[in-house]
Amino acid sequence: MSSIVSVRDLRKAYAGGFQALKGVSLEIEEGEILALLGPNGAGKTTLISTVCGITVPTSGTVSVGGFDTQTDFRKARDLIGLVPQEINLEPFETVMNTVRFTRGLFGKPRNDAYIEQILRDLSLFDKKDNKIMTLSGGMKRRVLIAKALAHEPRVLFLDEPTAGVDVELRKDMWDVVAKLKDSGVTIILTTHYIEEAEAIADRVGVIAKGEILLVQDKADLMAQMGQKQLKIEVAAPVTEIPAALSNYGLEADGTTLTYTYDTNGERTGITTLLNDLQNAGIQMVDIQTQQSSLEDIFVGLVKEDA
Ligand SMILES: Nc1ncnc2c1ncn2[C@@H]1O[C@H](COP(=O)(O)OP(=O)(O)OP(=O)(O)O)[C@@H](O)[C@H]1O
Repeated sequence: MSSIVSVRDLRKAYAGGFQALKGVSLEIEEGEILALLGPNGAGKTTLISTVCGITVPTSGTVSVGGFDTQTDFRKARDLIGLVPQEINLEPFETVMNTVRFTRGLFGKPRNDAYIEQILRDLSLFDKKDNKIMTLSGGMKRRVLIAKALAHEPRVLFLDEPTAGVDVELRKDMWDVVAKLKDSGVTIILTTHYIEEAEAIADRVGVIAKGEILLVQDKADLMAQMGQKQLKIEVAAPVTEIPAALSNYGLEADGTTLTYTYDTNGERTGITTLLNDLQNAGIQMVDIQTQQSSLEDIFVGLVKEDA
């Protein structure tokens, strides 16, 4: 896979000196769905608007489809669709005109058949002649997506696409995003919802205080989340794992033995392990379990930010 968006050491200090991005580097692969998770104020919107060339970075570079977003702004911007967090639509305009107008802004020739197809895909076709003001909040959000797609971008940024949207509509949005991916569009979305990232992303990035803390394959992340560790404190340091315990994959570090097991498995193996430890004459002093999940990471970040 090759990168369609390349972010290198991006920094953004707002007037007043606040550092919203502190050296973000990120490669986004063509055709993937990347979810950026982060608490309020983490820098998600700043990152997206800088990548889209709307916010000027203090330093660092961004390229989209090989075009630098500062030196080749127009060409880079043509490849990008941006669905903003705020609904900023003209209330008296019709859906069709709203989307058609945006296409014109990008200097693309009129193509009503294409726009109608987008409206169909977003289940907005029967509303195409309705004024924006007559639409529900969820429909307005879909109009924002239609607008962002009007000029046929290759990369779509969705900033909190389902904020304040009910559960059912959230699922509809996920279907829309999946369809867009199938049509070859690369998608980057920001979200507060862990389940959203789990449901639709190929990769998940966690951002906090202007820094990317991790970017990982969702499947790998999920596999890790299903794993737990049992830490066993023993009375005397273990220098060598006894042969009778060789099947457990134990790791010894001084007086701590660590056993990793799968919470999704039928059996954890804990009971037999504890029995075997006792039979091997190892005296246990204390035991505790640990689970590191995306939820834990996320909750930790939110706490730190509070
Ligand atoms: N124009 C600005 N001037 C000064 N500070 C700003 C400006 N825009 C954003 N910030 C600050 O930068 C930080 C990051 O904001 P940003 O909107 O990027 O976060 P976010 O992760 O998108 O948050 P949320 O989830 O609440 O939308 C925040 O502390 C915010 O107050």
